[in-house]
Amino acid sequence: MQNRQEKISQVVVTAVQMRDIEDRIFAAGMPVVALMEKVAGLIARRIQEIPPTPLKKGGYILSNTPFLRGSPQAGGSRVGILVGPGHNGGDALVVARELHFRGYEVWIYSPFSKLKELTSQHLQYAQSLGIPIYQTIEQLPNSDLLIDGLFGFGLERKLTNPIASAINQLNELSVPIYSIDLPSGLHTDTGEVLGTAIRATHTFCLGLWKLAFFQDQALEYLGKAELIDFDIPLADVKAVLKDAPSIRRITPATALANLPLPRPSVTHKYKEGHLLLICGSRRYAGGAILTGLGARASGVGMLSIAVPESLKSLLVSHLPEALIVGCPETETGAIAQLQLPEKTDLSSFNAIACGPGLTQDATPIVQEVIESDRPLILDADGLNILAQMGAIATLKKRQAVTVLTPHTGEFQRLFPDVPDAKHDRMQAIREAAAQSEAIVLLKGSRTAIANPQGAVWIVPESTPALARGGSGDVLTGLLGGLLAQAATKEIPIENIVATAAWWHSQAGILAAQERTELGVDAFTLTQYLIKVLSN
Ligand SMILES: NC(=O)C1=CN([C@@H]2O[C@H](COP(=O)(O)OP(=O)(O)OC[C@H]3O[C@@H](n4cnc5c(N)ncnc54)[C@H](O)[C@@H]3O)[C@@H](O)[C@H]2O)[C@@H](O)CC1
Ligand SMILES: Nc1ncnc2c1ncn2[C@@H]1O[C@H](COP(=O)(O)OP(=O)(O)O)[C@@H](O)[C@H]1O
Ligand SMILES: [K+]
Repeated sequence: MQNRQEKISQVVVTAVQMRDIEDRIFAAGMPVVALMEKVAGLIARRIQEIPPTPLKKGGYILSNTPFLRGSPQAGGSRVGILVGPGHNGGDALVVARELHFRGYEVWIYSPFSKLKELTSQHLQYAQSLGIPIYQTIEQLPNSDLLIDGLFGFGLERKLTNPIASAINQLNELSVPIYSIDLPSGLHTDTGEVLGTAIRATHTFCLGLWKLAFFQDQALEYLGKAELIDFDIPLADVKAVLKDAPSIRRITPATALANLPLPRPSVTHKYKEGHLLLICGSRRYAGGAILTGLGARASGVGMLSIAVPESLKSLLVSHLPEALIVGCPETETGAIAQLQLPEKTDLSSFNAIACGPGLTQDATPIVQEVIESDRPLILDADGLNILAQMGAIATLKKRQAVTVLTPHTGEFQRLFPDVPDAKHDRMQAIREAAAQSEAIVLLKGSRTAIANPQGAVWIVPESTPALARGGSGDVLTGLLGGLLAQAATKEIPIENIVATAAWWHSQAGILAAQERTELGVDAFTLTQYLIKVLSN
């Protein structure tokens, strides 16, 4: 049985779903005012606990945030509270009051003339306590920290002046900003910047993770994100999400549960999966090695790698355990024909991963594997060739499962008629998966996976250290190896795909911790995969 915290940490909601969940809580009798006290009390406590973070711009440390930890000394931390018209502003005002009583030097920026009732009451009380309140940006005194309570998930339209220009000026101040619920100005679902948005150093996401936290376009604005769990009953979450296809964050517990561990004591290599990799060309030899090393880390029982004949000895030297199948090649050095060993055909394999480094000259090979009845992963040139064949019509004819692993450019070539993946990645992959009946993994800063039924997995953390040539090849091999091992087990394929993506990201994070973000070349990445599990 998963505990509550694990379940809550998997949930991802839209603004509408969050509103419906809150409405149920209020309808059941929880007073709005009590919930605001509870939520803001938790935020105020977290603000006091967070160790001072050095403020960075472009990787350079600009200043140290003075002590915010515990009670500030006299004349110590000055905190500016940015208050919007809705309950996000109400939360901020409760935080203002709490910090005031804890001895912080607090001031309030409240630029809106019309406030919601509860927010207005809190502002009135703050004023009675003698907390200075300013309406215009020009009046604001200096501060060591800003708390952003301008807008939460109630933001409905594009920000305009004067608030838009105020946000731009606040962003320029070189002061850390902690956002309540989400950085003001971001669309809660798409993560789109609505005019302009607060660039937070830290964001306290309230109650349940909102979709924006996993959209690439929002990442620069979120800073370090954390969930403030305010005890939303699981029954209310379930009641609201029941009919909607789920969007879930993949957590370590889920990912680890999907791995083929422990191995049964009585087994043999063919029971632990047989993967066929089809990759490489004279021009792109390294991609085949990296894909092979990714597959090696998966623990797959048997690994066969089909490459052009001229690459065979190179592959053998890097992957002595693998069966390297040298194939006849075209004049350009691409695989011309799949020449599998005697008594072997494509049905001998539990899974096939095809694409890295093939070049477009290997088109007949890609056609052949697509026509097979084997679980198939297509990546890189495999995807470019599929795009030319017409992805949706071609994939619909397949009997077995197909997993596509495009980056944004490949995605657009595959699915030119699906709405722009740059605008709303989750929606785009859902449509692509539904139309093609394939599992679609869209690579990016936050990789996301959709199945044809509309369920989505999100990899919640990663590192830009992975933005290097060849790291995608490693993922393809790793995923292929896990898929081959899963063939005999009853684990949904999308869970395997999400697990591979999580593992890949974690290896990047671990390698970057030890070697900096510059030290994670694709080969090094392969060496950290097993360390993720053994740590
Ligand atoms: N009330 C409570 O007890 C709780 C409050 N929470 C907080 O409440 C927030 C949601 O509160 P609200 O629904 O009041 O919404 P917000 O506080 O996010 O903002 C909505 C207000 O802004 C106005 N507005 C929207 N777009 C605008 C624009 N472009 N320019 C100017 N004004 C604009 C709306 O008319 C409305 O008055 C959450 O994000 C969270 O911070 C919850 O998280 C927890 C429970
Ligand atoms: N900014 C980033 N943050 C996290 N991961 C990233 C980032 N940029 C790229 N990646 C990851 O690196 C890999 C790159 O794969 P891909 O684009 O196929 O490159 P290649 O073909 O060179 O291997 C993907 O897994 C992607 O998710
Ligand atoms: K906010």
